[in-house]
Amino acid sequence: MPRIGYFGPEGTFTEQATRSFCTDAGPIPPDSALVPLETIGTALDAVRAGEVEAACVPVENSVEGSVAATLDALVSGEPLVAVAETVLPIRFTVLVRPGTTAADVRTVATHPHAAAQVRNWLSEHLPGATVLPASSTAAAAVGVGRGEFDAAVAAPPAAERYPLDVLASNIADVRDAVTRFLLVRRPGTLPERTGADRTALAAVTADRIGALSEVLTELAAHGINMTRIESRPTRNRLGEYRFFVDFEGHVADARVGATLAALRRRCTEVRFLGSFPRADKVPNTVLPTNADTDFAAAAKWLEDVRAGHSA
Ligand SMILES: O=C(O)C(=O)C[C@]1(C(=O)O)C=C[C@@H](O)C=C1
Repeated sequence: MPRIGYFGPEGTFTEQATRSFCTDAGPIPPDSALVPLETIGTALDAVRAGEVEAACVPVENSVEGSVAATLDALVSGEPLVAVAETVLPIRFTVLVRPGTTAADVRTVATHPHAAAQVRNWLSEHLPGATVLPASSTAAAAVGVGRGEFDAAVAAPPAAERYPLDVLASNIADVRDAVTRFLLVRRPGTLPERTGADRTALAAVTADRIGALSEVLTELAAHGINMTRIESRPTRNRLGEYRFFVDFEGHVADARVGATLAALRRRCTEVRFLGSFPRADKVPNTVLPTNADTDFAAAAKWLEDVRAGHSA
């Protein structure tokens, strides 16, 4: 039975995302054992150590942006690649110990990304409460049960996992907020191309004028649509950044392969973070002259020129 880790403890949105992968046609066999892990770092390190075959982690939210802990953990240590993604709508539930009223709430705990998504609701409905960080929304619920906090902003499933009462539900400052999650494992057989794929990479550019524009130019020159770019310090020196770039296509596509090879030449460091089907199934745009057939025809012509058969 495969073991699949996730950013826990039980009752997080990430657990919900992990379960959405557990289908007959999905990337996780339905009979998998799901293993909650306390932090994003420990979840990904468990994959590296072979304690779990894969792990699910949050990567970006439509309100608060990227989950920095995930980006940093993806590039620190042995390589890991994403093989699937899913996107969940995010609405929160406020959990309290039985008998607690809103007037009793002096402290509210939750994951920082969650706090950012309910900031207005909290200031309106729990104005006297201090908002405290927890490692995850479910960790906040565990803390409420232990008497460490008066309330937790949690995922709806947490209400069934922990002996707490629901003080409020269906909460979100931005009603259509979503979070994207990745299923990550050690490098191996790549997911099949679907024609609606995403590739992710992390690149450290050389410290020279125009270095980042060279990266963007390679993408544009190969007709590739970038869907996200984010910078994170490399932690080596002030001012040195690693760029996390997501774009349309699969590494098996000729245009994507040519781009990755060019970035490998131009950047001081490039880490492939996976090619996988887009959760929204939006087909990749392939501009004229950038299809695999175009690359094959050009390679054949070049081969003939080098062999003296053509010019
Ligand atoms: O704490 C959780 O429940 C998580 O799954 C983490 C997380 C996140 O990192 O964004 C996931 C979805 C929500 O945006 C809030 C928190």
